[in-house]
Amino acid sequence: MADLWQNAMDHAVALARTAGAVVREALQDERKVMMKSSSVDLVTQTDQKVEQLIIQSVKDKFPTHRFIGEESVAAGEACVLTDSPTWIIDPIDGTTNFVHGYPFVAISIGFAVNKQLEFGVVYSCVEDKMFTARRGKGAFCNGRPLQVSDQKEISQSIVATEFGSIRDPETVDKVLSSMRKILCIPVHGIRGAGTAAVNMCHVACGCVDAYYEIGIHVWDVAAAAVIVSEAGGVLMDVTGGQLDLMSRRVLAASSRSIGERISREIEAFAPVRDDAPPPQ
Ligand SMILES: O=P(O)(O)OC(CO)CO
Ligand SMILES: [Mg+2]
Ligand SMILES: [Mg+2]
Repeated sequence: MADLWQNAMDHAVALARTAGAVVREALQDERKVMMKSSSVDLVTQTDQKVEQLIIQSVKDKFPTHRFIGEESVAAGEACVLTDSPTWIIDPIDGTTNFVHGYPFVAISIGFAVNKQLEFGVVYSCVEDKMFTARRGKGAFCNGRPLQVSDQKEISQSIVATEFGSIRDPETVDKVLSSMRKILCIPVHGIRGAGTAAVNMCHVACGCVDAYYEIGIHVWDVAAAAVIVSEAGGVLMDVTGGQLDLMSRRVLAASSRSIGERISREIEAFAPVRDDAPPPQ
């Protein structure tokens, strides 16, 4: 049987490539930075332009589909995942990197139907790496198959994480305490690319063995979640329970045992959910 969503996936790949060219071009110019929820939660006109470009093109081709887009939600759109075909878009994952010219910047496009993720496209546009995965059909980078690492020994692992953009001292203490405990296992090292989507693609590639973060959003992880699981990895909540895409918490690992071992060291906290009703 023909794959029902292959057309949509082909369109997502083409759009990610076009969007990536826009982002690369914008890296040559001065970038005007605006703030969202805080002085470390940044947005630029390129984020907004790229999201509009993607959404308009999808609307023209698939008029009944719905959207969850980072900058649309920031502008007041609801962040609700229904059973309808839904595109989950982060126009620039790694805006802080983009602002500073730090070379990990990705366009992330996930697609869900009946609340199940069907495909994910992450284009790391400075490196020109196109990560793709269709549910049940494997994960690829520039067409080459991806496989997570077979590392089973936590003390020989590299773990990716980020400091995040929630900077009240109590939260920062929890973030640092988790990192401290993981460092002291000890693991080989802790890394962070500055984009959740690329960190997860690094799990899929096998160059890191796990990635976790609290404070990310559904648009940061939806696309890369398909890429990790199709590369043979596992996704879970930071407590080791089931992943909840709207919870703003994710742990991706090369195996359940590595994931659960890391989850034991994480001081979990619960940011306001992505699907929480807006404050009155
Ligand atoms: O750069 P963005 O899209 O704000 O995303 C951050 C996390 O929220 C990096 O993954
Ligand atoms: Mg993001
Ligand atoms: Mg973004």
